[in-house]
Amino acid sequence: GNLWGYGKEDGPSVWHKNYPVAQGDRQSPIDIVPHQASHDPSLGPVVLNYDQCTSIKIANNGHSVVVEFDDSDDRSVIRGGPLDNPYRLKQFHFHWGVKGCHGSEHTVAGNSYASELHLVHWNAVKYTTFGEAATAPDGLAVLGIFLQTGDDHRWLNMITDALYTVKFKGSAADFKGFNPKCLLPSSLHYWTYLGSLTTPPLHESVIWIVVKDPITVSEKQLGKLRTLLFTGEEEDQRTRMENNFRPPQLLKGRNVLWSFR
Ligand SMILES: COCCCN1C=C(N)c2cc(S(N)(=O)=O)sc2S1(=O)=O
Ligand SMILES: [Zn+2]
Repeated sequence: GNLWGYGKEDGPSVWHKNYPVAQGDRQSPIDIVPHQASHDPSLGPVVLNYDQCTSIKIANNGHSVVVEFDDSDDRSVIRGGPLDNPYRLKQFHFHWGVKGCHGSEHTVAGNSYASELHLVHWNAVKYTTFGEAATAPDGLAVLGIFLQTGDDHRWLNMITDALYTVKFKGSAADFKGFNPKCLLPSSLHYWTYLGSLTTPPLHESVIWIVVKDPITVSEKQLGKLRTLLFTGEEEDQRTRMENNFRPPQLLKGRNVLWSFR
């Protein structure tokens, strides 16, 4: 059986039973209230060096679809902004709803987007392994990108066309040469705050960098994400992968900073 999920019996409202940190002081996601955020003039731009970036494989981990990268060197890093070191790209994945306007994890003044892309990076300067970084207070940096519905996103098709290869939980396939730079909006103005993984084990190890401007994808492309299954090939009960997002958590006195003018 699965330890946790997004259903009524195993969803976000009961995660605290197996993962007490779910009720901690720096949980994610949050509702970002722009006029309550503070401008920090010392916050510079976020810089992505994804040029040598190459994906390795695509996988269905039973909670989302994940594209994994070779993080054995500093070929794909994020730096600047709130970060004191370069952080290495490890994987990216998505969260989405069942239709239209719900599906993102972070919200902005109470408004949800249809989906949210998370690019997960780790601090390989201070920590030796990803696992060690994933439990350290400054171990991970996740870049969050909102997805709104509209026209087809030309490059997202490379991912949605590969989803049939990872329909079932536990499936994986080669997925080489994809550079996620093509999934970013033109402006990287962002909000930043100290938070956590938004799925169990919910470690409070993430410096969140949430980009203000969304990218646009089509309802058809989002629909392809929903053809994935939470369940494995061997299970007779097929459950469509949808609404795999955690709702906003209490801010508990944290400061949200913003960079843009
Ligand atoms: C040993 O590592 C512990 C597991 C860490 N990871 C598992 C997640 N559930 C997870 C969630 C993430 S999210 N939704 O906050 O970006 S990133 C991420 S992850 O960094 O890939
Ligand atoms: Zn995520």
